[in-house]
Amino acid sequence: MSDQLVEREIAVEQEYVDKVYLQLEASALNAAQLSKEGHERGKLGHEGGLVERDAMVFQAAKRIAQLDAAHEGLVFGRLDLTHDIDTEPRYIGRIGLRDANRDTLLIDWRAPAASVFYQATAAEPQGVIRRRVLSADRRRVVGVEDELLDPEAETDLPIIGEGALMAQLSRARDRSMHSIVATIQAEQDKAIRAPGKGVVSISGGPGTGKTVVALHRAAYLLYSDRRRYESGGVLVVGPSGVFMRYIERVLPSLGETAVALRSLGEVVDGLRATRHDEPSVADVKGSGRMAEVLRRAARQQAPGSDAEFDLFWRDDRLKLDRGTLGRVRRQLMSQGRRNRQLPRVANALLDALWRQVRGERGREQGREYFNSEVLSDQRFVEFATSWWPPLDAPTVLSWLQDAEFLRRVADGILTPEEQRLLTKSWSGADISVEDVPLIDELRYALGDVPLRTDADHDRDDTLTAIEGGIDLQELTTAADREYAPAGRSWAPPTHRIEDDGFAHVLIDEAQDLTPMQWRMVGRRGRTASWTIVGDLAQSSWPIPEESAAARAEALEGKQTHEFHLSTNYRNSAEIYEFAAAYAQRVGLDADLPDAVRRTGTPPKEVSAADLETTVREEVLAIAGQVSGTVGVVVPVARRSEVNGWLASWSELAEDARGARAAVDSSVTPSGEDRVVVLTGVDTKGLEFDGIVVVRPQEIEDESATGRATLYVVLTRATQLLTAIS
Ligand SMILES: Nc1ncnc2c1ncn2[C@@H]1O[C@H](COP(=O)(O)OP(=O)(O)OP(=O)(O)O)[C@@H](O)[C@H]1O
Repeated sequence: MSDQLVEREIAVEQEYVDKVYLQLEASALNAAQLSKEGHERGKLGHEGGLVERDAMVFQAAKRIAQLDAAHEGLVFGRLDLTHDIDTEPRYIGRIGLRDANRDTLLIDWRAPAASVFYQATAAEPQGVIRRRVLSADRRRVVGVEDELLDPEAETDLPIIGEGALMAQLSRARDRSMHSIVATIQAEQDKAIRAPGKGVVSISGGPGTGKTVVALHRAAYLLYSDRRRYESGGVLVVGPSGVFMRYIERVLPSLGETAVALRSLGEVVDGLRATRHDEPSVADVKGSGRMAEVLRRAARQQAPGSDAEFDLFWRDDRLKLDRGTLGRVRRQLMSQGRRNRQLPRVANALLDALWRQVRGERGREQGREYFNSEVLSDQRFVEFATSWWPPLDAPTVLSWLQDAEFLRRVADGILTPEEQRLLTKSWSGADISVEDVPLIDELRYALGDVPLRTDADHDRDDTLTAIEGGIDLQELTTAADREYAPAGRSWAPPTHRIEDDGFAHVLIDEAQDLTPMQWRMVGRRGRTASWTIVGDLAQSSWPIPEESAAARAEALEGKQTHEFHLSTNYRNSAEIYEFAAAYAQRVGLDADLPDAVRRTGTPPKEVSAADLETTVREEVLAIAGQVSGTVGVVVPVARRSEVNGWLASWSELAEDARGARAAVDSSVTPSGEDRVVVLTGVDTKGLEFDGIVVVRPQEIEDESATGRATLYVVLTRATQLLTAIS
């Protein structure tokens, strides 16, 4: 194929791309103008639809302009169809665009008309003669890759390149995931475009595109039913903060920003946890048995509050003893969540006291009089507020730090050893990722504190004080006052339980969710449709049956549609063969995809006499051979040691390609760091050009699911893998 031909074809495409950008600018200008006029007129009139659509184009154009779209041009695809379908080529892009005559210039990749771009194959060309993928450096077309799908068709179309997919797969990896919009494969496209009903479950082995497909699906759903998903919200949950930052660019590059990306430590509004508990503690906190422990805790009397109350009134001594208070408490609890009962507390106590009034003087004055007198007794008010205070979840969780309290509520559910692990883990101040579902469980067991309305303000102040509601107007200040247990990372509860739900919930690396985490995400998707992505062989939760049951409960019998992905696009075939052999050797029930790309370089196994010297040699060797990222994966116990080594290697610091050691992988490495140190679990969902695994056996021995973790580690590299034992 001559260079001249390639250049000519690029020039043809450049002409079209220029036209598209000109139209994009015109539409953006037009949208801004129309929306300004619309606002001035105070109504949108019959042009509403037009304004709305052009405004969307405007927003999308703005976002696209913000991208450093080196590989990510606006126009990326072209279809040449048989003449009976269309005589003009069709262009596919990240957004749709029409020209001044309202003729289609660019088809949104999510539109039905674009699906043939992804679905057509040589076996079933569906009217497509040639599929072309354009690569661009911002607005400049830099290459084209063609596939001839229908060799039989009468055509003089030139065919250039060796296919876009291979070119895309061999590129160097950087710190963020890229969209695959130009090269989505047919089996992936089916999962992306599945209807937004029930549960779409996407399974597949390592590197099959589960994550990237799920993200494109989120963008697809927003496109297909914008009103529903934008107003109801789309929640994307992934394993860690590092992972969320790795994937955060994909949706904006597809023109979508209306998606909440949260790591498992951030699912509950107002909470942000990044620290993990050690595996033995995490296993207890993740177990479904914790739900019952927490339910019991939420029903206990607030520690330190008075256990009894008495007062003289007229001729009687009235007493709220333990038995009476226990009955009142059970009766209130039977009516609903604890905090929701706050408005009923004063009355329930007054009832119990009034029942004891026997003297004639008292009875004659009547209940109303009695109420107002007792309510003006400061002692009663203080008792009532301390006996049934408005409670927040972190406060109740802090009660469990007390071994005696924990024993009372965990008796028969957790072993003494498990209880000891828990109390020990809660002696520090900050919450862990594993605490977040526990806090959420308590939020639901306790319920929201009722909001005070205007009508309440006009009522008796004393009663309102006992009811302990949160002021609607002063939500933050009132909450700050009432909800600030010292030393806890807890923001005021401006977010209420009823606002937790989303219209779509997407869970990535779902095989790792603990039963308690399933309960937490389940609450956010009661009325939602779901996308669930995972690979069981990569699971780090030791009791899969318990997780499966919690998952089924979270999904409440919603209908599930299964999709399976079978090609590994990440690893070279040499690396994946090595990883798959390991999985089989250690007896993991792994789903083994086909890896399609050969590099000719098998993984390297070395043994080290002096570990630092060998790690240094191997890391430098890999960093010198690949131009993208390098991961140094270490056992947890060696993390700081290896971090120290990397920081001291001057060759690495001076590496012209910008390699630097991350100080600590629990701190997110900055976008510049090309070489990072990670533990096995940290690598979930990520990928690197090169991986150096330090002492794989120690990683395997580190936890009950160490073999699955090591399998994950061995499937992270795109080009080079070295294992140092
Ligand atoms: N159709 C495609 N075109 C180009 N690249 C693709 C395609 N599908 C997947 N990839 C690439 O393959 C790599 C793996 O994708 P992804 O991380 O989504 O896989 P995964 O199944 O979630 O992996 P794992 O379970 O191992 O974490 C990514 O670099 C992704 O961009």
